[in-house]
Amino acid sequence: MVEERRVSDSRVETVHMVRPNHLNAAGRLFGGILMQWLDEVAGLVAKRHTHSNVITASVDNLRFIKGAYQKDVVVIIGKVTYVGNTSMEVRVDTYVESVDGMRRPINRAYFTMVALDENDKPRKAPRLILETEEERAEWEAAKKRREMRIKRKEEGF
Ligand SMILES: CCCCCCCCCCCCCCCC(=O)SCCNC(=O)CCNC(=O)[C@H](O)C(C)(C)COP(=O)(O)OP(=O)(O)OC[C@H]1O[C@@H](n2cnc3c(N)ncnc32)[C@H](O)[C@@H]1OP(=O)(O)O
Repeated sequence: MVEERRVSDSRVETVHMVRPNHLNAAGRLFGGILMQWLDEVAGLVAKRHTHSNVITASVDNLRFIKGAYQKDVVVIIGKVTYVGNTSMEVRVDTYVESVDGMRRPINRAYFTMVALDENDKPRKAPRLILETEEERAEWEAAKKRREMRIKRKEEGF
């Protein structure tokens, strides 16, 4: 039987409070800390989708839209947008949530995660069931990003 899962089956949402040890010298959330949080979310999404170990192959379109500051509540949401053979694309969106519940986007990133077998070799990832128009649109956009990645890899970037 072909293994397949929905986008909603692996969706991950995490929350962090920005503390003094997360700040850079300019008093903003340090980009490296945020990237660690994003990688953990992307890893967990991919693990939930594949039910296997996973590895980060690449990160692209990592866009810092706005900064975050001490005491900000940072919400990170990750979901699978595309599945290839052994790899999958995970989109990770980051927001700062205010006391009234409004979420302001501060970052978006696309991770390519690879499913691994027990020998740490790439293994086939379960297919993705697309249920909404938004998921189908994401899939089409992700296909274009994948083509660009393959071209970049071939050209040695
Ligand atoms: C929430 C609370 C937190 C709590 C906590 C939770 C924990 C939640 C779990 C965390 C889980 C850990 C998640 C982080 C895990 C790391 O941080 S991993 C550390 C950093 N990453 C690495 O060390 C990876 C090193 N690279 C490699 O091992 C190899 O290059 C790879 C990625 C396995 C690929 O090997 P390869 O020989 O190129 O294999 P190949 O068959 O050619 O490619 C396999 C697939 O990768 C794709 N690919 C290969 N290279 C690239 C590239 N540069 N760009 C894009 N795609 C690529 C190929 O297109 C192919 O895709 P498919 O066509 O099969 O779909």
